Order: sequence, then C-alpha cells, then structure tokens
Amino acid sequence: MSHEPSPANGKSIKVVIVGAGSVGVTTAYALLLSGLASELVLIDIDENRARGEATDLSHAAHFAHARVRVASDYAACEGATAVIITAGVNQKPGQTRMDLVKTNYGLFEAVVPQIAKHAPDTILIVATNPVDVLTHAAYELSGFPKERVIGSGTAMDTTRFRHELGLYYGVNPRNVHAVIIGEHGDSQLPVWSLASIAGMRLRDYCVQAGREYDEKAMDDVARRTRGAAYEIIQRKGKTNYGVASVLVSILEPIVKDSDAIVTVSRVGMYEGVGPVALSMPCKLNREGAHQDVPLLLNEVEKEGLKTSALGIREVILSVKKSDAESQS
Ligand SMILES: NC(=O)C1=CN([C@@H]2O[C@H](COP(=O)(O)OP(=O)(O)OC[C@H]3O[C@@H](n4cnc5c(N)ncnc54)[C@H](O)[C@@H]3O)[C@@H](O)[C@H]2O)C=CC1
Ligand SMILES: CC(=O)C(=O)O
Repeated sequence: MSHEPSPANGKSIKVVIVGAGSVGVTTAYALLLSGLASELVLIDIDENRARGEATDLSHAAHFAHARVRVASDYAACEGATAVIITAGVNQKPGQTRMDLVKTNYGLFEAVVPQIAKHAPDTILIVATNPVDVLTHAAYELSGFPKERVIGSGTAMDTTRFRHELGLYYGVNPRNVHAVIIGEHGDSQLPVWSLASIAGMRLRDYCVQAGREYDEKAMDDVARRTRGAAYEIIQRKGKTNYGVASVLVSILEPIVKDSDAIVTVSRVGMYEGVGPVALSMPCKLNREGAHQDVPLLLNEVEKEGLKTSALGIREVILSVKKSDAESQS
C-alpha cells in the first residue's frame, strides 16, 4: 500500500508558503484542513523554525492526506499552483500597515524574482503588509500578468464588515452582501449604496423589518471594521486566524476554477490616478483574478475610491524613489 498522500480533488495541487511565521503557518494549517492542496511547501529565511513548523504540520497532515515539507531553495516553487507570500515584519501596536513598507518592499525585491524564475506560471497571492503596495511591487518584480498577482486586500475587511453587520442586524453574515473596497488599510471604503440583506438594500430591509436605519450605528460598524486589526494587535500582538481563512477562500476558487467573486487586490487603471493595486470585487478562477464588471458606485463612493487609490499610489512612488536613491 502506498504511503503517498492522495492528491486533492484527484489533482496534484502544490502550494508554497513563503514566510513560516504566524500568518504563514496558520494558513498552512487552514489549508491542510481544507483538503485543497496535496503538497505544501514552507520557505522561510529562518530555516530552523520552518523545519520545526513543517514537522509539526506534517503530523497534522497525517489526517489530511497532504504532504508538508520545508525548502531552503526557491527551486521548490517549480510546478506550484500558487505561491502565498506571508513573509515580512508585522505591525507593532499603534503602527499602520504603511509603516512597514520600507522593510517589506526590500524583502519583496529579494524574494519575488526568485519565485518568478522557478514558477513562471504560478499565481502569486500576497498577504504581507502593506498588501496593496506589495501586490503592486510583486506585479512589477515578477513580470506576471495582472491576473496572476493577487493581494488578499479587503477580502479580510469585507469579512469583518459582514460579520459586524450580521451582528448588528441579527442575521447570519453569509446573508449580508456588502463589500469594502480600496486600500486594505486606513482609507478603505465601505460601499453602503450596495449593501444588502436578503436582496434588499439596508434602508429597505429596515423598512420591511420595522426598524429605523441608524446612520450612527452604521458609522460605528465601519469604524470597528477599519479598526479591527489595530484592536486585535493591541490585545494579542498580531492577527492570524482571520487572514488564514481569507487566504484559503482566495485559493479555493483558483484551485476549483469556480469563478467565485471575492474582493481582492489587483493592479488596475484608475482614472486620474494611473496604475495601482487596490481591492475591487474580482472573479477568481484558475487563471487568476479578473475585474470583469465595474462596481456601480455613487459619486461620493467614486471620490472615496479615488482618494484611497491616490494614497496607495503615493506610497508606491515614494518607496520606489527612496529605493532607487539608496541604490545609486
Ligand atoms: N493581509 C492581511 O490581512 C494580513 C497581513 N499580515 C501581514 O503578514 C506579514 C507576516 O505577519 P506574521 O506572520 O504575523 O509575522 P511573523 O513575524 O510571525 O512571520 C514573518 C516570517 O517571515 C519570515 N521572513 C522574514 N524575511 C524573510 C525572507 N527574506 N524570506 C523568507 N522569509 C522571511 C520570518 O523569518 C518570519 O518567520 C506582516 O507583514 C503582516 O502585517 C498579517 C495579518 C493579516
Ligand atoms: C494585520 C492586518 O492587516 C489585518 O489583520 O487586517
């Protein structure tokens, strides 16, 4: 009898996680439990730590029909369906995601070309912060088409938003349709004009449910969504479970080629801004992320999106400028 793990869904799906820290290994564990991958490879600059994590995870893999291994060389990315990048410094209490840009941009310059060299057909999924700036960097450094460089973006904030709305209205978050777009960060934008429950816009839902639409309560929902990571980091020093599940939810439609719509970050052209990676609802399938249908936004939301895009673009330009200056 073979001791080889059974391939996921009858196919051999290899996923590489670069960065075997808190987000990386929580994602690895969530992926193992999902059964989406038949092979997981961990790469970390701290090889000893990665080896310990891989051994521990391989004991969990015993129950999940997948193989977990550690690699010290990016050649291990060859043949990967997706490479998830979670390597990099995280926020200390009070820091913004943008505060991490200099260190993590340098890391991407070292890592992304190596992934692209060994896995030219893979899909890159970026979680490292600031995720939009680094998704943009990964796109430029890899030379991959836009579709194949995806940031976890506001998939995380959208999950938190639906969670908060579900709590407030007393319905399951799965029945709340609402998205956060723009930056995975402080300039993120809740799309109130399209938020709905049971197919009804929130104001209509309130009329039908015989309750008042409370503007102040909605502002609180948006504030809690935007501030969730800060609060968690203040309390426990990091966030890991939410993002791990979000990364699995991004990988799933890629592996299953299912055309699911998920709000992820991807490079696009924005009027009056230029090319910039930010989050919009995208169709995900085995070829990557596609922004096929522009979101119907009102004028205020269009302005908010532009402000968010300009903020990300400014950081992209400034980190590239200071990087070029330090190399000259
Ligand atoms: N997009 C999102 O929603 C979220 C993003 N994050 C971000 O994910 C990143 C990782 O966070 P944590 O896992 O908590 O940090 P961590 O410190 O636990 O792990 C980072 C790992 O990266 C490794 N690393 C550093 N340089 C490397 C290199 N050149 N090559 C390979 N590995 C390298 C470290 O050795 C460490 O194991 C941070 O930037 C954080 O802000 C965290 C939570 C949510
Ligand atoms: C840390 C981070 O980006 C988050 O949990 O949203």
